[in-house]
Amino acid sequence: MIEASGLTKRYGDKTAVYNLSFQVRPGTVTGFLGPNGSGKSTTMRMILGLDNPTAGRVTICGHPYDKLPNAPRQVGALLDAKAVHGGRSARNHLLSLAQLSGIPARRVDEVLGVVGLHEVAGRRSKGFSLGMGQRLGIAAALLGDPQVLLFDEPVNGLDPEGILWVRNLMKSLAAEGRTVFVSSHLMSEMALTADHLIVIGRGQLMADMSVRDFISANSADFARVRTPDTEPQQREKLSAAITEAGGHVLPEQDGALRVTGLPLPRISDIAHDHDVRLWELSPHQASLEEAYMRLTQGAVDYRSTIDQKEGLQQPLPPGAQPPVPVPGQGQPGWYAPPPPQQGGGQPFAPPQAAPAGPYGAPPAPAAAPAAPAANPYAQPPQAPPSAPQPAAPSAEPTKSEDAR
Ligand SMILES: Nc1ncnc2c1ncn2[C@@H]1O[C@H](COP(=O)(O)OP(=O)(O)OP(=O)(O)O)[C@@H](O)[C@H]1O
Repeated sequence: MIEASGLTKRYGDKTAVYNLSFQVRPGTVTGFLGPNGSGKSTTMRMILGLDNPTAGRVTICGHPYDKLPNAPRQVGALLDAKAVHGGRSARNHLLSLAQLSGIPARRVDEVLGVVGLHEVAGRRSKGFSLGMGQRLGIAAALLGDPQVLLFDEPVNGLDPEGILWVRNLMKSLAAEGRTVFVSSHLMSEMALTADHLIVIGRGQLMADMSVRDFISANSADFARVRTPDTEPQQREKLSAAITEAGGHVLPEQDGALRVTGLPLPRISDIAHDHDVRLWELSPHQASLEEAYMRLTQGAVDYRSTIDQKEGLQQPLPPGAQPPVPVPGQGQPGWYAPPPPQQGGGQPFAPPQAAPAGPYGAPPAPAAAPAAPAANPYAQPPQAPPSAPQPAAPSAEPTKSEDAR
């Protein structure tokens, strides 16, 4: 359990985090959302004892990080995947973290297997791709088999298969009863991964609730209603009747109607009363992205003011009209890629299924090390020095306050 109470951080005149109170509970994936510069990383650094709060406090299992017994065994974090010594191999990087924290060397090979890097364990990490670096950072976070895990943008740079793997990893870690706190700007991914959300804007708490409640609270549910395409007058008749009954009607691009303000049975009754046949009547909930945008639109510090695609557009030939929306195909696609080739092979055919690792690990090109025994750290080892640990699982916290 992570517990923040009145947490505040000022850097000179700048208040990065203000009076933040929340709990991150075990057994669930808690998403940490907020626009750029809203204070997510600052909050995570304070949780890990890398920045000192100006006011308030934050504890892990009841202790501030620097008072936590065996901190690297209890807390693992990925803050900045690039914070590694590029001249060291992946294995040596993890070995040095393990040694600092009194973690047995055999655990290094276990986590290399979990993240799918055992094949390249001997390679210097400076040659790693973005995704390999993320996997190495995740391996470091898992090293101490901790009960509390923090991940700052863990899917950054990962390919779709890697994103799926991280999603399953987070969920399985939470299912084991661990506390999983993860920040991301990818709303669609958060919607699939997180159970609970903490949303901040300009350093202050904006929402602390389940994903489902968050979407309901920040968006309007609606019904999609479609009448026969061949009888446009039916659509008009229904639209007028729904409006008269107090509903709000908006046309959808494919010819359907988007109705808010009336429950589905009422819409059905209205259609029946007016002799209108329906081809579709379905309930819809807005996406997490829509709900998030609606909540945070007033708390965004950095927003583009120009159309970033403007310079890419071909000038229209004299007399030509801009493209118009095509029903059912979204907005006109000035930059849409060509349609996939018909009848050809599958140039991007998915790879053959690979055996899953302990956490549904990514495909292992070679035999993975033997599966780890259940919780190799069930017996607490000898207590390490009581001085604040260098947060071995935090992937080398180079973003400390002093370093900035
Ligand atoms: N060491 C520092 N010195 C001065 N200002 C800082 C420092 N660290 C963070 N800030 C400021 O505090 C605010 C919050 O930054 P932070 O990195 O925590 O935001 P964030 O939500 O993680 O952003 P992003 O999503 O872009 O990573 C920003 O305005 C940032 O410029």
